[in-house]
Amino acid sequence: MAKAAKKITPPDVATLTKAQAKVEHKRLALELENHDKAYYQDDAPKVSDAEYDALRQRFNAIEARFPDFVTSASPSQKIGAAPSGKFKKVRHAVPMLSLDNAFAEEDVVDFVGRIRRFLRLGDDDNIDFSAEPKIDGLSMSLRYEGGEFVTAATRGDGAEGEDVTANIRTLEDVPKKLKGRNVPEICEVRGEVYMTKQAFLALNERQKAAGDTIFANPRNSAAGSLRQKDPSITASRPLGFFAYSWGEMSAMPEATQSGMIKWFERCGFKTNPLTKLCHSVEQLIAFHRRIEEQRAELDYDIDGVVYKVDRLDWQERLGFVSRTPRWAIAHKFPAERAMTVLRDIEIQVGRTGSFTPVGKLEPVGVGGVIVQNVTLHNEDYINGIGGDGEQLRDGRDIRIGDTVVVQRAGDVIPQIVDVVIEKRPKNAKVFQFPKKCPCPLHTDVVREETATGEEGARARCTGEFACPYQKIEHLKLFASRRAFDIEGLGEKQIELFFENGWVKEPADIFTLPKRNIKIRLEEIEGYGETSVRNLFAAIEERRRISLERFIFALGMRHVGETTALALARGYGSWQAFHDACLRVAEGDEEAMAEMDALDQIGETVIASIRTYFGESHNRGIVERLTKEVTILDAEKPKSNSAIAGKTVVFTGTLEQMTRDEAKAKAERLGAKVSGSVSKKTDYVVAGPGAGSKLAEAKKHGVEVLTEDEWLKLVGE
Ligand SMILES: NC(=O)c1ccc[n+]([C@@H]2O[C@H](COP(=O)([O-])OP(=O)(O)OC[C@H]3O[C@@H](n4cnc5c(N)ncnc54)[C@H](O)[C@@H]3O)[C@@H](O)[C@H]2O)c1
Ligand SMILES: [Zn+2]
Repeated sequence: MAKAAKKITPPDVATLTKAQAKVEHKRLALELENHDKAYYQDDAPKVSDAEYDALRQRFNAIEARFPDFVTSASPSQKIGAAPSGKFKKVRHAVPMLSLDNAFAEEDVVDFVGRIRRFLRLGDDDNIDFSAEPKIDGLSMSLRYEGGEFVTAATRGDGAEGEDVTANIRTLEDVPKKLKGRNVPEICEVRGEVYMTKQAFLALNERQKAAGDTIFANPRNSAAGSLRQKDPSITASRPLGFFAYSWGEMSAMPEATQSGMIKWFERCGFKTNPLTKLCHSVEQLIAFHRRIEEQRAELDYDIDGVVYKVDRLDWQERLGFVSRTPRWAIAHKFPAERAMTVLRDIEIQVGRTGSFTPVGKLEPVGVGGVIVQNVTLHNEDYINGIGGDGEQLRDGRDIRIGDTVVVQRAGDVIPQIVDVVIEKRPKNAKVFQFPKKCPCPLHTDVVREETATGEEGARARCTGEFACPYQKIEHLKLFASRRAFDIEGLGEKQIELFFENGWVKEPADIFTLPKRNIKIRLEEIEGYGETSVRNLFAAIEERRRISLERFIFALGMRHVGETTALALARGYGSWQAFHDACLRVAEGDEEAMAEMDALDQIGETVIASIRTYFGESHNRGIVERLTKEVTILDAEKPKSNSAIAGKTVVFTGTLEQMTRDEAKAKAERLGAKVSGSVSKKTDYVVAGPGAGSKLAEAKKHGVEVLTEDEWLKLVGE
């Protein structure tokens, strides 16, 4: 029996040394960046929103303690993710922002307090708030010119979104022409595109039957349905739209948020019927409670409520703090839970041979989604002795027949958060963890080593590349959205192709069209000529692949997307990376030291790369594969503007734009904006009232620009 691994809780941010904080800050930044990409670009999150929010809160705490870690590239300064290459880009005339979060009631009190202080209001002055459900969909900006619908754009990174006009045209809730007389010449109506829970479940049923992607939640399915190249697919999926905000307006028809919402209705939009005007903090909190009670019965997903200062002149005065308005906050709901019975435990063998026990539940609805499977992490977790940082309270173990509490937080994989011991039946069965792999090789199961060389909690098959389970799992990963993203080659298809012996390794996918499989494929049920043609076209389309996706797709142990991205950025090209791997495999000290010097890369990854490339079988797989595909070099930051790559400091008062605008502009053009002057500063832009920073600039011989000179430099 393995010793119980200690539960790993990261040290309090307040106790970190600056050097430790720096390392963690970097790691979290990369991790968040990766999650953002999966969530916003691929509509396929890898962690729950609650887990994501926890990472972000820790990240923010580090930046709050060490403000000099904040750069323009930090996830804390960014919104969403850059538009994907799939659609034409649209630049937003008024940026689309995010919202600050409140989790506890105190946060709401603080929020109102901050507003009071900012506006210098007395305790008796009343602030009205528009309280609105926070629809868990995707935000959309609809542009009307002369009352006619002209463009629809997603939020993207806030500054630039994707042009989804053709897709949005298919939505019934989006008027093609605004109703009423005297509508302003330019109106940008903003709001949320969403899918009802019912439509989401029905869509997933259809997707499952067709062997297509299953969506994790209604938000992802709405985003996935909308961001289709073929608008007729969007048209076939029922999407709704609630209006609640606006962008560019050539004239303002109303002076309050609540007035604007009524105006949207008059124009022909749907607005959320639960929206309410509140006059005090108590009313806001009561609203939050009431909506939370109704949450499960609503036919669309919400993840909280939003409070907005009602008076627009006050909104204007309050303005923004980097990516969020000061006049609004999202008050989130805690994760959703439900109780059910654990019927059985099954073992899944993963791509690297590791065993994941999966709990089979009596199906239960959690927040509008039917949950049937939960991850049980590993043997120690099931036995209640922790390991890998996972353990139920009071060291509770999990037995077949137990009543368990399941949690889903916009979840991909739901979790058991508690076992109801009082309800444990007498005949509840202790699960016997297998000693042999269920694969035909029937190899012994060993415990994986941890980074420190100790015996870990996860078990794995020792069959390595000979274990068919591992081969098949690797192929699934290889073709998945996160890796090669081959449409029409889902898990079911991989299984079919593998069982027929048509695809035994990744390179075989690309030679499929060349071989005589087409005829045999068409004999299989569900494969018409068109679907074979589509599949082959999808395969062709993926012959060009980014370096980070390629590295990730190899499926090396400990090389997830974050690590793959770090490796791709570190080496730049496949050639350079591959050479390094071969040298590492030979034990070349210099190559290992070079790899070790990269951000995010440590011993565990290097050891894994060494094992992988040390195996001639794997080298063969890679060699055959690289003959079939073109691997693109890693992306470099854009560098076509005069200030790209330069470091700029703003000081004093700017007269033609706000500091935030100036900063945003500089960053869009690829410059880094810093808060302090050093030798590395390239320009100091000084307005009236500039003080010590100007002196610093002179001391270091940094070029000083006036606001006009600056505007000229950036081409305005
Ligand atoms: N699981 C993951 O991997 C992952 C990754 C990235 C983000 N996320 C989740 O996404 C969220 C952060 O994303 P975000 O920056 O878009 O912020 P947000 O979703 O918390 O808030 C901003 C958004 O709220 C929406 N909204 C809905 N109703 C609204 C209303 N009445 N008024 C105003 N806005 C309304 C808008 O679309 C707006 O863009 C977090 O909840 C996070 O958990 C998860
Ligand atoms: Zn096996």
